[in-house]
Amino acid sequence: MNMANYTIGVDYGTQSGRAVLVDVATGREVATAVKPYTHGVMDEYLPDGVTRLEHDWALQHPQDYLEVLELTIPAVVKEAGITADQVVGLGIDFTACTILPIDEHLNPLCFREEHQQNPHSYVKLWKHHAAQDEADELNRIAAERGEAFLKRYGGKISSEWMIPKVWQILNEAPAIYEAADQILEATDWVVSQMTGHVVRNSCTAGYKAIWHKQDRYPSNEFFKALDPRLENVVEEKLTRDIAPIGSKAGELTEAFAARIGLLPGTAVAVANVDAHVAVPAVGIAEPGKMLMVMGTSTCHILLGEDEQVVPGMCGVVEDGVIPGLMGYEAGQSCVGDHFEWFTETCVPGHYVEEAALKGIGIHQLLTEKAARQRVGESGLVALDWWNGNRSTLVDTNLTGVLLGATLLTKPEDIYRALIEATAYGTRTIVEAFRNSGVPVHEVYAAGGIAEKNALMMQIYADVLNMEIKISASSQTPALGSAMFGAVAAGTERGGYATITEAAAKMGRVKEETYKPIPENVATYDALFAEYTKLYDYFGRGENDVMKRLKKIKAEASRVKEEPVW
Ligand SMILES: Nc1ncnc2c1ncn2[C@@H]1O[C@H](COP(=O)(O)OP(=O)(O)O)[C@@H](O)[C@H]1O
Ligand SMILES: O=C(CO)[C@H](O)[C@H](O)COP(=O)(O)O
Repeated sequence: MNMANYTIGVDYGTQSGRAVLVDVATGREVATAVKPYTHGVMDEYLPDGVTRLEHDWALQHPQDYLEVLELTIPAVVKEAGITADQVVGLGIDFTACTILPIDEHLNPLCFREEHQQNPHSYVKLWKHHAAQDEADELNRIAAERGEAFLKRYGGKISSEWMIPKVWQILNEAPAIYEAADQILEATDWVVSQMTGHVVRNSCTAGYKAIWHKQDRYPSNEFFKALDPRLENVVEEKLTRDIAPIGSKAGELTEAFAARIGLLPGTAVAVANVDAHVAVPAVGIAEPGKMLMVMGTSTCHILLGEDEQVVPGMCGVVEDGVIPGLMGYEAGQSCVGDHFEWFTETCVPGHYVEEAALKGIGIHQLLTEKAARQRVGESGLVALDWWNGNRSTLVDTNLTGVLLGATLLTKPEDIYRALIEATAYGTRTIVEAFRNSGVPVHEVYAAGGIAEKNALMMQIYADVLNMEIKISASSQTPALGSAMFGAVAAGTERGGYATITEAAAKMGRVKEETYKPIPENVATYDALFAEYTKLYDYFGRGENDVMKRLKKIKAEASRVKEEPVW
């Protein structure tokens, strides 16, 4: 009889949640299940189909997160043919900063009828960018006051993060702010549903909510300077009680265990973030190795020995990824999303027909056509800012650029130019780390794109002039979460004492790697120099044409009447 121990990890992505059931001893993935979110990403309407959302909004429905657990966990246990008592631990990770207001019974405000028409009662997804005004104001005030925390976040706090989003709720929906007993990360809320109490994790607190292991939160005077109503925001809506990742949040309650077919008392790990949790899953537990988690967006996670100031990075958090080390994060807020936009908006019908005839997807068709080109052949260079720039400019007002198009430009040329633009964006990030004294010796990739698009990975190897190792798992963050589940279970239940031990036993990469091709490297060096000129021209200094266009767009879309011709 199979009496091995198993652990389950659940990764909450932008469009779906995925569970993986893993053998604790070997890291072997035994079963996986995926559940796309019923409500998807709400960026135009609330679930009533009538209440319109403004530009730059991106919401989710928390009910979808519970459905993920209810459907995927029984599915993986069934597929694996094991019994519930063999599951010793459970861990989850989430896109972040993805936040929601809840009441004193841990119920999201959007579950309550009186708040259902109010967009601020729902989950604000990481890519909700409508708190940019609050972020700009926060950055201005913090710089004026010489707040020390700014340098740990590359000089700017992003509109994607906790405090700008909380402030937006207060500004636009004071009644929701008032009604909220807590405003917390979705990753912590889901754990609270499983264990019956809220435990806030140090990863989202550190990277997204301006919390620091030594300095803690910024002072109440700082929050008061933002807005007198925010003076006690930490005590009133957040908490000073932060639990380190790698520890146990609690155990499955009887009621929740029954909902997902596991046993009450199963260990639940302190929640984590999708990119950070993936690091031990590829076996990284030491400095100098950068992991790119490539999906809708890309997150770059790098371990370092000391705290350095890196302009435009997302953050550096002690113990933020692996206890005992500094975890650096940088990111690109639009990677797969560029390609999705392109395939849905710009690809002619005959390409779609060709893909259908060949029995392949549109991404694959475009990739095959783009792979036939020599480097530089299209004459195109793009700026990868279709969803703003996270690193190194930290500005969601920046927008995309495609330069060099002619009447002969083909869809695959643009598709390839967008891939290359994201690779240049990553090189800009790697150079920012190196120039700031944080070494990058090795590059690893995980996530949907690392798995699906070989051309893209080769382009990255050529642009970076570095070998790229690929995660052996197709569900790397979920595997990482499962590993944290095994650590929460502890050695007495057949798990591990530390995440470093779990990484050594359970994490791995594929044997095959992507190596740079010297002639491509040389041409890409020249193209990267052009990209950098455009990057600086549109992204730094006095040129704010993109911001002006966005303002004109926002004003035009506020007018309700039909256009007059
Ligand atoms: N073959 C492909 N090449 C490049 N991008 C792809 C390909 N297939 C899907 N994508 C993009 O990858 C993204 C989904 O990535 P994935 O890692 O699966 O999900 P998530 O970001 O939710 O974690 C989508 O934006 C999609 O457009
Ligand atoms: O900022 C993040 C992590 O710090 C987000 O979780 C991430 O950018 C969204 O992830 P994905 O592209 O996989 O949906």
